[in-house]
Amino acid sequence: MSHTNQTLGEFIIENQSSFKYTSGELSRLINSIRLAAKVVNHEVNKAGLVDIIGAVGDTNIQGEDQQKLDVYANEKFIQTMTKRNIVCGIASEEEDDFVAINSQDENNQNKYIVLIDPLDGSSNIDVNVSVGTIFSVYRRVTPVGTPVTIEDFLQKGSQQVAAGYVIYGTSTMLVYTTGDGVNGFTLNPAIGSFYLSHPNMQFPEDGKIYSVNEGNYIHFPKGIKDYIKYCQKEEGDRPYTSRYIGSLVSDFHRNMIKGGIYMYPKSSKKMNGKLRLLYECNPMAFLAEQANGKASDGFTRIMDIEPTELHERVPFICGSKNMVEKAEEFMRNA
Ligand SMILES: O=P(O)(O)OC[C@H]1O[C@](O)(COP(=O)(O)O)[C@@H](O)[C@@H]1O
Ligand SMILES: [Mg+2]
Ligand SMILES: [Mg+2]
Repeated sequence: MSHTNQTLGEFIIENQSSFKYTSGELSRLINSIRLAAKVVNHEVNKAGLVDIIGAVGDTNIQGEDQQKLDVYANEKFIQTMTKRNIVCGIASEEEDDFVAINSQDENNQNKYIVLIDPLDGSSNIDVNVSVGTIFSVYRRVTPVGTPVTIEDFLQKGSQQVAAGYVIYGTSTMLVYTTGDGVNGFTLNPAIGSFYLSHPNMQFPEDGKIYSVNEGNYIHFPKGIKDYIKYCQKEEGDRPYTSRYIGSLVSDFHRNMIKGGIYMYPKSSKKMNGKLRLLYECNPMAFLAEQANGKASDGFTRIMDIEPTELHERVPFICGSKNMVEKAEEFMRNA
């Protein structure tokens, strides 16, 4: 049966099966992310109609022009999680330092912290190409009721308790894991509910799509150049197809559905690549592994990397397991 003639009850299970192994507090946290996603989605969908696209004039700590939607999304996600009193700290791509949320209050028993890329794919905002939001959730390591410290945020990706993304594309989806597989929920804007449209999402072990900004090719390490040439060679099931949307969330989402590999390698211009470990690579790596995929920096599992600073960047290779392992083989043999 198509979705349209299913009774609503059969699909609106956003509050049920996805939380079967999730604590009440974590469920409330994900609920607040869902609410903020609906608010941001509303703005993304009319970005062309109101004065909300185009750079806000400031630059963030990354030195990148802050697009208005980046700032708007950042405010909405932080506001929603603060107002609903469910986290004790938030770090964001758009905030120089982490934001403590009443964590010094002895009565604040909240134990979760969130790291977020409020608007991923910023370069696509004013050209009407899909963008996303990425989030990563940990339990704090410092005692409840004391102020959060940087060590609450500098935890290995393997310590995440939840991670996910919102993709504002041809439809708006919330895709996340709490450590028990990956589920995808599609927003029905008519009633403002997310439907479980993609249960138990899995990366195909193989794929025929490679996703990398080949404009940087001459600056890539030899191993990456060799792997790209391997993808392009007429042999067996190759050449593969090159697809690069310029939004990590969109390229990742397509690869998880169709099979593929996404790479943002280091280069002579960007010695650690471009993507940030804490709120882009770790959450996407958690999702990838929960969906039978793989994520590394070419040598080390992303979720084993010990973070040293809030906005640190790492080279990132992620997607179908066999494709990532082939790229790692070229990196090792270079
Ligand atoms: O334009 P480039 O250098 O290829 O980078 C594109 C990549 O940069 C990003 O836009 C970085 O994310 P932000 O937009 O959140 O800064 C990724 O989403 C995307 O995959
Ligand atoms: Mg991003
Ligand atoms: Mg961003």
